[in-house]
Amino acid sequence: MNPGDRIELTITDVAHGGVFIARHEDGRVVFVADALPGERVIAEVSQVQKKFARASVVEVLDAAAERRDHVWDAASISRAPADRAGGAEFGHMLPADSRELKRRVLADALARFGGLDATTVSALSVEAIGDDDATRGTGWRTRLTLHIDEAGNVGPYAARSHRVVPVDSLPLAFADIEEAAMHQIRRGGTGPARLEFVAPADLEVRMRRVREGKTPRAGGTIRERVGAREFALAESGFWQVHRHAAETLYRAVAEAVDETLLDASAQHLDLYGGVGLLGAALAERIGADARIASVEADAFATGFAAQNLREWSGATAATGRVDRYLRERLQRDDAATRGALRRGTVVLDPPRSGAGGDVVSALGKLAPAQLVYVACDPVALARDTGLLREQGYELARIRAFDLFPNTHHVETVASFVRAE
Ligand SMILES: C[S@@+](CC[C@H](N)C(=O)[O-])C[C@H]1O[C@@H](n2cnc3c(N)ncnc32)[C@H](O)[C@@H]1O
Repeated sequence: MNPGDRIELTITDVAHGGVFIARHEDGRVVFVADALPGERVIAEVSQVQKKFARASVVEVLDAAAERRDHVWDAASISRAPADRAGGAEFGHMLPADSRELKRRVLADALARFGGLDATTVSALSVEAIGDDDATRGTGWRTRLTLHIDEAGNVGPYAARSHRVVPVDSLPLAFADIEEAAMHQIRRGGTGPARLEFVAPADLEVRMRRVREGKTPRAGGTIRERVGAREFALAESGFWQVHRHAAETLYRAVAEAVDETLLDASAQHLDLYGGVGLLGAALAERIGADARIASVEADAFATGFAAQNLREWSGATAATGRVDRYLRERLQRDDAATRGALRRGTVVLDPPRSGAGGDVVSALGKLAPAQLVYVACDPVALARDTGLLREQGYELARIRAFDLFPNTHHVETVASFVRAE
């Protein structure tokens, strides 16, 4: 098997990362893009390694019942694999069917890396958001990045590549972003650079041009809303992408907290806190006297977190890496503070790589009463679940949300409590 070969494959399952599994007659596992379990396909090989290969469907011989016309033609198998737009790798099925695939990936990861039993994982489901089923998972992105290549072409990157490809629509984007971004695509630009679009709750769509390789400046302040609550943040700052994501996670975190383990006088933590979205969800559950420390590496974000959490006089926002922050607390805190942390609740929302061994082992030493873990990567969550279990925590509840329709991504909110 060589790159460029076209091979016939039978797809057996979905894998982590938005690809599907087949086995080639030479014994290699092939990770196939744009397929569905049960299908027989012709796939074009893009990469060959010793034990596995990568390929993309170019023709479907026997289609699965779930296959639909792609929600975004620019990402579909009507284009050559190298020309397919990225970011909609599950757009060739309905959102409900993609949720079932996401559920399987999450359940499999939790069983395999988290050591959870079949009964716990079989009860999992991935919840649909708002009217996403009615819109077929379109119009949800409030953040979008396009790229400008050296020739001045503007567009998204092709899947698994850094090549700009032409598109005549951007269906996953919020309507105002699609309009602004399509205008830029038609105009062309001067590259290499990227265009970052943001549709904040309080303003028209904003666009920033960032030269490739440069760190963007923070930009102006924007405001996002969750119910009646407002959050200030930098234009370039992290905010949940789906138009209902912040509200969904805010509620889910509040609901994930076990009331019987919530001690209003304890010290609570909001780790990887950004501008304090989930810290506010926890603080609101605790009440006006909540003592909560939000910890975040980005100094711009913690500045806003201090502002967004100011109604709780016991709230603080610290700038720093979570691993260092926890290590320092373990060295520095006196017995009374350690006791207050031990009675506390910790919310953590790490980046895609997860919290990892150092953070989980520090959490094990701090031993808070409960943890609410918000995860955007199933395998990282599953690994950290395994590590948390080694530290004496058990998974008490878990919910998953389809906050990235038509992609393979899934967001999970998991509650952990100390095992008896
Ligand atoms: C998934 S975001 C969550 C932000 C926030 N909880 C929210 O919902 O808006 C992860 C955040 O972790 C921050 N971050 C990444 N690695 C970090 C680290 N090692 N220590 C502290 N913060 C980190 C990022 O800057 C980002 O703001």
